[in-house]
Order: sequence, then structure tokens, then C-alpha cells
Amino acid sequence: MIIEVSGLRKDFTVTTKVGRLRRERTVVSAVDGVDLVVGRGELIGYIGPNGAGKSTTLKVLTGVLTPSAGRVRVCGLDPVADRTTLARRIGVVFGQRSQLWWDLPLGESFELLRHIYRVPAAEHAARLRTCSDLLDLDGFTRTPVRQLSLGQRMRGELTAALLHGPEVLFLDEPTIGLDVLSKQAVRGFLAELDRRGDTTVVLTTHDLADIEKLCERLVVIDHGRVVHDGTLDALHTRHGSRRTIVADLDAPWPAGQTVPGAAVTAVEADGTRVTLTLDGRAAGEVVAALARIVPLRDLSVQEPDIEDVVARIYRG
Ligand SMILES: Nc1ncnc2c1ncn2[C@@H]1O[C@H](COP(=O)(O)OP(=O)(O)OP(=O)(O)O)[C@@H](O)[C@H]1O
Repeated sequence: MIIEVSGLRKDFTVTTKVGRLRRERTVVSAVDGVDLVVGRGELIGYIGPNGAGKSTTLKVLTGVLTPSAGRVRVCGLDPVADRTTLARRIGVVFGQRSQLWWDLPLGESFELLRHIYRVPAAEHAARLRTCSDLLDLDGFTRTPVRQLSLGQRMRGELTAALLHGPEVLFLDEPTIGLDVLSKQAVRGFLAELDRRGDTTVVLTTHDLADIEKLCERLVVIDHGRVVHDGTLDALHTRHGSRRTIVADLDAPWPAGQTVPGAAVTAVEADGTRVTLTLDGRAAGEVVAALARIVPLRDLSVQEPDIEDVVARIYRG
């Protein structure tokens, strides 16, 4: 396993002013007993509401913060004790912090990183070519970083994080604030990285489309604790999300008619449009049962809404 976390806790002591002279110290448990195991080549979505503890976890995993308790291993290393060694084996993109040189053209930042990480020239060129093709960097490698748009800069940041061939990539909100095209480029790139399977990716995001398009496995954290670890489908099942079938019929729906495996939740258009909510059974079975009752003209199966299920979890 490339990431192994057990019983991770991170407390912060916050001092607040009470009255004119007194100060009160309170302890905030930003991460409160997280267990997490991630295999090589996995891409996981690490999600949760504001203040849930996502960034704090990433900072502990990358050696920026020392845990208050628990065991953390990334690439078999202790992130704090082995921070320098680990830095060569991980890549990090934290939205608010840049690893690029503001006044230099983007391409020169890449060249500097090659020297810092001592990457052989051919290896560097090959990785840069791949990133450049997938992220379409060609138009702006000569532009100083300060003049790049947010989307261009994020594509540059992703490249910079990958040029030394890290085994794990930590991404904190990589699509935040990006325009539609840049979001697509970043998502397409991460999907390709996932498909190639040699980089493990831990992605935090508030963008539900990122989750839907990229994350087969979702780890949901709330108040510093993991409240779900599994697929999006499992999340829907656990929280009672249901698929629906909307069918247009050639004849009116018989009043009071039931269908095995589904509940009739709406009858419209003079009885010729019926909505069924599935109870978890395969849509095919329900459609076959439906077709035995009335001839079908048209049909659509609607997946449950990810926004609904995530909002329900976040509301607790
Ligand atoms: N340096 C710090 N000092 C004190 N409290 C902190 C510090 N860093 C984080 N916290 C607190 O720890 C909790 C978790 O914060 P964290 O930034 O990890 O959440 P998050 O899930 O990344 O949230 P967001 O989605 O808003 O970025 C919050 O209550 C936050 O206020």
C-alpha cells in the first residue's frame, strides 16, 4: 500500500480573547481518528464540507504538519521525519500555493525544477512532452507565470508537480475557479493519468463533476472523521438514493397498477407518461415488467443526483 494512515489525529490549539484581558485556549480536532489505506495507482476523491479536515490531512500526508497522534506512511516513509526523501517521490498541487517562479516564463520554471530534482534530460523531456500534449501547454510556455490565466497556471502547476515522476500526486482543489475548458482539460488529464495507472492520486474537491467523472472511490470526511469509504454507487445505496425510469406509453397507464421492483411516483400527460422509482432492482427487469403492462414508446433511466446525496451527507 502506498498510503497507510491509522488513527490519525491533528489538533490545533486556538487562543481566543475573552473580555479585555483574559485569553482562552481551546483545542480544535481538525482530524479526529482517520484510517485510510490507498493502493498503488488508485485515484481517490477525498471530499467533505468546509472545515471537515481535508487540507489538514493532505498537509500531514505531505509532511507539512506533524500529526498529534496516529501512524502515517506514504511510500513507506514517515512524512515528517523523511520529508526531503518523500518530496522526491510525491507531487503536490495546493491551489493557493504555487511551485512556479512568478517572473519566469513557464518553461523556465520547468527547467529549474529539472535541476532541483536532478531529473535526467531525456526523462524530463519525455514527461514534459506528455504533459504538454495532454494539457495543451504549447501556446504559453514562453509566457511569464504572472501573466498566465488561472486555467493556464493550473495546467502549469500539474505539469510542474509531475516532472520528477512522483509515485503519489496530492491535489487540493485543482479545478477551483477554472473556466469550463480548463476544467475539462484538467479532468481529462487526471483521467488519463488514472488510466495509465502508475501514479496514485489523492484529490480533494468541492466540484461534484470532478467526483462523478474521476473518482471511483470516494472517501468522505466530516468533522475530522471518515464517514464513507467506497464507491459513489455505494454512497447512493447507503443514503437511499434511487434511480428513476420515465416512460412514455402508447396507451394510458391503468389506474392503481403496480410494477414489481419499483414504485409508481408520477402519472402525467393523460396517463401516457409514468415515472417509476426503482427499489434497487436492475432497470432491465423493471422495464420488461413495464412493457408487459403497456406498450412503451420511449424511455429514459435517470441516475440519482450526486448533489442530493452529497448535500444530505454534509447536512449530517
Ligand atoms: N492552523 C490552524 N489553526 C487552527 N485551526 C485550524 C488550522 N488549520 C485548520 N484549522 C481548523 O481545522 C478544521 C479543518 O480545517 P481544514 O482546512 O483541514 O478543512 P477542509 O476540509 O480542508 O476545509 P475547506 O473545504 O474549507 O478547505 C477547521 O475547523 C479549521 O478552522
